[in-house]
Order: sequence, then C-alpha cells, then structure tokens
Amino acid sequence: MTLTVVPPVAGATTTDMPALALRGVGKSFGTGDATLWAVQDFSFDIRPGEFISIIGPSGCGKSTLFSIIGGFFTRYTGEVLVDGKSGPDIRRSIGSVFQQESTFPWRTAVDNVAFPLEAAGVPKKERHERARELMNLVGLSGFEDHYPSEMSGGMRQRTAIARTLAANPKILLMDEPFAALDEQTRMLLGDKVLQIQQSLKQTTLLITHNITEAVQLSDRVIIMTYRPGTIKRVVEVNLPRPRTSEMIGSGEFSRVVGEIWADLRVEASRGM
Ligand SMILES: Nc1ncnc2c1ncn2[C@@H]1O[C@H](COP(=O)(O)OP(=O)(O)OP(=O)(O)O)[C@@H](O)[C@H]1O
Repeated sequence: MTLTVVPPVAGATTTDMPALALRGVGKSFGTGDATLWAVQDFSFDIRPGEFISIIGPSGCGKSTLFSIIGGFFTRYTGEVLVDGKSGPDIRRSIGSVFQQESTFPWRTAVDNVAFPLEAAGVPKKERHERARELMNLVGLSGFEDHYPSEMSGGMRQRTAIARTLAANPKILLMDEPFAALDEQTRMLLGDKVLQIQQSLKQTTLLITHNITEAVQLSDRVIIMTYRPGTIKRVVEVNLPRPRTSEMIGSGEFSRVVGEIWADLRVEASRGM
C-alpha cells in the first residue's frame, strides 16, 4: 500500500462527470463583526462509486458541510452539483443518514426500510421484497418484524442505512452514523458498510472524526482545517479491496492513520 498526497481539488485527474461536485462552498453564521465562517471555499469532486471520508476536528464545520450537501440550508455560497446539475431537485438524489437515531419507533424494521418506497407509491408486496433484500444486505435478515425498541443501537442504524438505500440515492451522505456506538460495534459495522459498498458500488460521502473508520472505508480521506473549515489535504488510501476490519491491525494501516493524525493533530490543537 502506498500513501499519496494529492492536490486539494480531489478528482481533478478524471474525465468522468463527478457524481458530486462542490465548487467554492461556504457558509457563515451571524452578521457584521460577529460573522463566523464555519465553512469556506470548499471544492472537491467525488467520482461515481467512490467512497470519500471528510475528517476534521470538533467545530471545524463538518455538520455544516453535511447540511449544505444534504440540502438542509438554503443560504450558502458556492455550488453543489450532482451529475453536473445544481438546484433544489438534487436534494432527491442525496440520501442522508444522521448521527442521531432516526428510525420510526411505531413501524417494524421492514416497514421502516420500505418507507421511501411506500411514499413513492410502490405496491406492498414489491416494496417488502426490496426492503427484505436491503435488510439482508445490512445483515438484518430475521429481524423484519422487530420494532426499533427491540433492536440494539447498531441494528437501528443499519435499519436507517437500509431505509436510505431504499430510495436508491445517487449519493449516500452519512454524518458520523456510528458515533454513539461502542468501538467494537463500530468496527464491525464498518465491515457491513464495506460489503454494501462492494455490492452496490454506492457513491458515498462519510463525515467523521474517527480516523480508523475513515481509513478502513475510504478511497480518499479529505482532512479539514479548523474553523473556517476548508480542505487541508487529501490522502489517497490504496489499501486493497475487498477490505475488512482485520486490516486495522496491519502496519500499513497504522502508518496511514499516523499520517492523517499528524495533520489532524495540528488542526485539533488550534481548536483547544
Ligand atoms: N446554527 C448556527 N448558528 C451559529 N453558529 C453555528 C451554527 N451551526 C454551527 N455553528 C458554528 O459553526 C462552527 C462549525 O460547527 P459544526 O457543527 O459544523 O462543526 P463540527 O465540525 O460538525 O463540530 P463537531 O465535530 O463538534 O460536531 C462552530 O463554531 C459552530 O459554533
């Protein structure tokens, strides 16, 4: 495995239309002397099928960036493009998985997963069939009729991921989906995400502060500066695929983690 540092505009060498492109994206809060730029001049491309993580210290603007890309802010500077198009319609092309649990407690797991299909008017038999396939993909076969309260936190997050995938998004956007879980569960869920990526070739953007998770899952890791959040550098992770959490103990894995931490440490210290 080699570690390559590439220029801050990721994907600049590809001729493919980027699945997701950010062009000079920024967001400030407050006015006048109290203006605070949470994110500034953020530009990168994600190629179709690529898995990218954005990692940064606390308060660097990760959640702000998630909200801009997910379409939860109407006012920001710059442009977000999906398949080269901008505007409110791209919101439907982006499926978001949140840090906080978001399953519907009154619906069984299969009905949670089938929800986007139900909203789109897909007949019951068909939507349940698809929901079962997705539950199988995230390792929840046998739990179709369980309610969220009868499942663990990790199972609920997998249900939320399957539900987001049911809408067949062009981009899967995840904001620290495993942050509330213990480390062992998080690493095993990482394996699940790798399997999903392997089978669906889903273009994915993960926002995280966890270096191990970022290296385990990503093709490239974007390191953010402390506020205002912008790109410090992009690290290409050339660990072979398919990957599993077993690689976490390898020397090469640790070396990449160390490289990222060296940069991240500087930025995190600025926030202290
Ligand atoms: N609605 C808001 N109003 C005012 N300031 C905000 C608002 N949302 C975020 N900020 C500020 O913008 C900066 C970036 O916040 P953001 O939540 O995006 O960071 P983060 O990297 O996600 O942090 P953490 O990792 O701690 O969750 C912070 O200084 C925060 O105080």
